[in-house]
Amino acid sequence: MKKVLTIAGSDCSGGAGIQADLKTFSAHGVFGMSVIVSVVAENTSRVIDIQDVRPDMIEKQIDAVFEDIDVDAVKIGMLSQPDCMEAVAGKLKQYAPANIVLDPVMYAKNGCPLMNPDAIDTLIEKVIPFANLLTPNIPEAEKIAGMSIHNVEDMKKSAEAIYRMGCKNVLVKGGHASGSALDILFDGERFYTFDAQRIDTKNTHGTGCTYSAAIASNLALGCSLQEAVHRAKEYITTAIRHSLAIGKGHGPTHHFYELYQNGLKNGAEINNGQ
Ligand SMILES: Nc1ncnc2c1ncn2[C@@H]1O[C@H](COP(=O)(O)OP(=O)(O)OP(=O)(O)O)[C@@H](O)[C@H]1O
Ligand SMILES: Cc1ncc(COP(=O)(O)O)c(N)n1
Repeated sequence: MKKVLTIAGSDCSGGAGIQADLKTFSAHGVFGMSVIVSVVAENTSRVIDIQDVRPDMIEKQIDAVFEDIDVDAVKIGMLSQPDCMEAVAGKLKQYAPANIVLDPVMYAKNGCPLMNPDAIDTLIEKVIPFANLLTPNIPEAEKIAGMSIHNVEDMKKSAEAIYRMGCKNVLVKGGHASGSALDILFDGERFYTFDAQRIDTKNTHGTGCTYSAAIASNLALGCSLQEAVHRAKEYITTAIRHSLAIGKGHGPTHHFYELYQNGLKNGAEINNGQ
């Protein structure tokens, strides 16, 4: 069985973070493992508080996994402070795992900050160079690339700027744009588009977490990057189409095992382009 590790924050309400990642891993038939970087007291409406795990404890969790188990892919989510980032970056250097997907989480869907804004330089200098794929949404791409994004051309320019920071591939996600849900992948040479119908729902808590965890799962399963993103786009679109009206705010995506295993029968049509 393929083994995939998430290094991220814990969402006690189960829709995002480590919890969304582990549900996504199970739906893909891979063995999920987790390193908790922050404990977040949050729900579908608000973030109440964040307690960061001590950097040495983050390192020990990563050691515990890697000294014992071969890891086929790593998904990295919420890293709230520079010292957490440095702890994770040091261990990525030490263990050099394959297939690192980095989702640079900055804000929860309800607008609460999950990353200290002063940590962005550390993210760029210390963590981004390890990523095989970086998956910013539009506000995150704006912050990392230091530019405004108003259209698809701007999404492409931001992807090029972020690529120059040392990650091997960039996927700028269009969940925050209007029109169809269009994502753009840049591999340093070409752009590839992944386009799906926008679903009219407020229940999108954890979409970015789910998407990056699905990409990491598909990479672990041996897909090429383009195929991994294509399949993950089907997965996230289906998970949003069947998202759950749980809680009073933005409800979570649905990790419907049968839907996925049955070839996404009720699922998504993804248009790929270059
Ligand atoms: N309403 C929607 N309908 C269809 N697809 C969507 C919708 N909202 C987001 N997506 C898709 O979901 C994926 C996640 O993108 P999004 O931009 O929402 O990430 P994110 O903002 O990082 O998520 P999160 O808020 O969980 O961190 C992308 O493929 C995006 O195109
Ligand atoms: C621990 C954790 N990680 C990530 C997110 C982002 O997800 P969303 O923007 O969908 O709330 C979150 N809310 N909580």
